Amino acid sequence: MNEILNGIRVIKMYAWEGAFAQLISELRAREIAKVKQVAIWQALVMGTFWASGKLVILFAVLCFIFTGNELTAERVFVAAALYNACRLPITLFLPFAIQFIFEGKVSLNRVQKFLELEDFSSNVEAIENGNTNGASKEPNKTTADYTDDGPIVELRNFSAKWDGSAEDGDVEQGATIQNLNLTARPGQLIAIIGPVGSGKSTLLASILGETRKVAGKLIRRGTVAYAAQEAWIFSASIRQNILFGLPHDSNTYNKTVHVCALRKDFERSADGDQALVGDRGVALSGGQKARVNLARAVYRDADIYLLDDPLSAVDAAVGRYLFDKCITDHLRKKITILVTHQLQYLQRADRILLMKGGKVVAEGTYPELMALGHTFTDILNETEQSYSRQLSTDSAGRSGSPKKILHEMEREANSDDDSEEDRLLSTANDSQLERSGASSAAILSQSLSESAWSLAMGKGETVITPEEEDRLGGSVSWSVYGHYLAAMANPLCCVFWLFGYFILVQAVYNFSDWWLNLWTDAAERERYLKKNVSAASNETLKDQEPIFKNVSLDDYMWVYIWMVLALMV
Ligand SMILES: Nc1ncnc2c1ncn2[C@@H]1O[C@H](COP(=O)(O)OP(=O)(O)OP(=O)(O)O)[C@@H](O)[C@H]1O
Repeated sequence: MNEILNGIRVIKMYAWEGAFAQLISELRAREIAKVKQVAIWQALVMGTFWASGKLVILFAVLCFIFTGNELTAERVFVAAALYNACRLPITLFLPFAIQFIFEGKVSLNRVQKFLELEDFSSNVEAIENGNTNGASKEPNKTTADYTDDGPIVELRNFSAKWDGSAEDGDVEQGATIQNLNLTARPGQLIAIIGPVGSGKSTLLASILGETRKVAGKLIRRGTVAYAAQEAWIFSASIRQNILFGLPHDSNTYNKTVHVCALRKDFERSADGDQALVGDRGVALSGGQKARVNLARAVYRDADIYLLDDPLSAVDAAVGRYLFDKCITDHLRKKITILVTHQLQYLQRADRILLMKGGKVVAEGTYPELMALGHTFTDILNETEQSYSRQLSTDSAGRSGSPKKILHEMEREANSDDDSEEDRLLSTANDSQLERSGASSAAILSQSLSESAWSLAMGKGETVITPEEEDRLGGSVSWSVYGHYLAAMANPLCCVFWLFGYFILVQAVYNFSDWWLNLWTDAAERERYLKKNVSAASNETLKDQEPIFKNVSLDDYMWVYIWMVLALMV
């Protein structure tokens, strides 16, 4: 529902209503055509089912007569009873079975397609406990490469792409990241920066084994936790979103909540971390989603952390808290590879990779990069500008001037690093406004959405937990049927035709049985007359006068045929 509302908001914002209405009308017309087709086929199956009893008897009786046999009531009704017994399996179950077989086949094909997807993880030489997976097959591999037992991420002249097949040496043909070299060991914080689309996320995806290797080597040892750029949550409590299937360990959990600046939110909430989020729960702001997303990765206590721009969705004060408490303190012994657009944190990274067009254009510590002068500031400028263009509101609240960016970095370096969660979060709005002095509207809206959630949690008004959710019980009310009928083209006319049609079909159905009875009586009477035996000598016929005296056997047959055909229609 959230997605739908967000979509509507975007369409309205860009005034795309007309174009989208046309698009949806076309799609709807195509959908209705398909639904109509399915309805016709289903009507045919059901029509055949109801008329089949009569159709089979008609066919059998005709075959019986035209092969020179004589019709008797005994034969006709025994045959009818037998056909009725196998009518259900043949005319209803069999078509449904065929339908289900095809539906099952479609589902199986989808599963098959998924299972047959290429496994890219073989691109990564994941080394567990000193054993190498795939590394031994590498001719250039030296055992010295793997003697160290600690976690490591190492890229050597590594190139990768997202799609298409590629052989080694295919580097120039559209590899998304090209010729990357990187070694990261525990305790190192590697910052990756670069303009939008320069391949930062692709690099992280490659370390995860999600891309296709084109050339080079990627070695990874240790468990991996990944916080995706697009923060996501699923419909469950916040706690379940953070644990993500792992058992609850209160120490680790509390620490995670603290370093990810979620404690304050939980304290203000009536339901704490049990508040339901997702489709059926409370809607989280982008900042809260980002923190839950980060907490999910942090809780896993992995050796390698791949964090894709976790600080951009939160305001500056919270971002700084996350960087201090979580990334540089809590994860200080881990390998942390941080993609970021928050350039003020660069000087605290052990190594910085500047990417552009899928390549690393500069690499080193902060002082080393500063020494590059214009090259460094030019890329910072480009990064900032491309990022500002991408965002409709600049949540970081900085201008595009490289001078300002560097100035901001200086400020971060000189500011007090011992800020606590309470102070940071309670003064988030003020500090943000004071520091940036720009994009105040953007900051305000971000802060408002952040505090709206906290407020809602605090009052316990909009927090929906599974117990509180309302469910209507009982049967569907008459007014619903009323609305349904009213939605028809012409309700009165439709109802009249519908009921009239039901009555007519039932009348024809019963009349056909009665007519068959008359037909067999007439056939028997004629048989007796042909043999010059008085009809009166027959016990069944002696008291009966035929209802239709001048109707021949052929007439009986044709009336019956027309009735069965009418039933089919
Ligand atoms: N899942 C994917 N499948 C196919 N192509 C992708 C995928 N993700 C990214 N790309 C492509 O890879 C190129 C690099 O994108 P990437 O997301 O790595 O850049 P980025 O530097 O992380 O950008 P940003 O700063 O916006 O996060 C782009 O051309 C993009 O279209």
